[in-house]
Amino acid sequence: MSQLLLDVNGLTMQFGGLKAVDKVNITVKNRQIVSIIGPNGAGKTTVFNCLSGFYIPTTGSVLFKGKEIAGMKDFQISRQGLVRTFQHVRLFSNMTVIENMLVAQHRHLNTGLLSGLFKTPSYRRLEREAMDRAVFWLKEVNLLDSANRESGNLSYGQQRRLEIARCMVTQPELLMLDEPAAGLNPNETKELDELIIRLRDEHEISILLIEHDMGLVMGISDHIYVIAQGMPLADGNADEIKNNPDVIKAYLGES
Ligand SMILES: Nc1ncnc2c1ncn2[C@@H]1O[C@H](COP(=O)(O)OP(=O)(O)OP(=O)(O)O)[C@@H](O)[C@H]1O
Repeated sequence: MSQLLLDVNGLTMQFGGLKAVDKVNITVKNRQIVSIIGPNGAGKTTVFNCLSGFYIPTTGSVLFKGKEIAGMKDFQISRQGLVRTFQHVRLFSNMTVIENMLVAQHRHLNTGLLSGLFKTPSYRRLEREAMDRAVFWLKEVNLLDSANRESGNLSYGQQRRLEIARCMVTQPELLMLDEPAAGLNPNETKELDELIIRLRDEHEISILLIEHDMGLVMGISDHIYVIAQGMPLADGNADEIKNNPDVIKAYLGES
């Protein structure tokens, strides 16, 4: 039986007089792909910001593996195994692909200044493991051939895949992707679709996805939450969501 990984209850985020997120509940089980959809400005990214430590929610609880994480700092949350990408690519564009992969692991390598200065055996072992993980994930996202290229020179689709690989080297259990298909061409979207499914099926991680590409969402999601004006509107599988009149009216009817 799949276990509960993330359990969000009554999540509310208020900015002055605006309730950007209002009593939202979300659950993600192990090895599930869960999507959050909703019209522009519905509050989806604000939910991500609350879950990943960029905002402290006004009220509500966020249990990750049974532990309250609401109010923790972003790096504390990522160390628990919950990592995210952003709506806009955030790579170090003047660093090479492999350098981006190594920098991402730096915070997770528990090394002291002295062990780094003197390159102790344990420091060298951690460095070797970091390099092995970087190579493994570059292969998985089909970027190993580009390891020494500056990441700013990659195509947009490659940059998106590098962002995912960069998250994966930190060994998350839950990966949150904020509009990963935005700006991708159909071939790149297909590659992304296959990669997300492989992350679940072969690497046994869970994915929480914000996405406007309905083909992608409906094709890969185990469960979908719809929010509108910050509030929960519906949740269910792809067929239930596609046929829900409230959803069609609030969201799908727009496009
Ligand atoms: N830091 C902030 N301060 C004030 N208002 C904010 C802040 N962040 C978001 N908002 C507001 O909260 C609402 C929800 O925004 P959010 O970006 O979460 O929506 P979204 O569903 O992700 O939209 P999109 O699909 O366009 O990315 C919007 O009205 C937005 O202007």
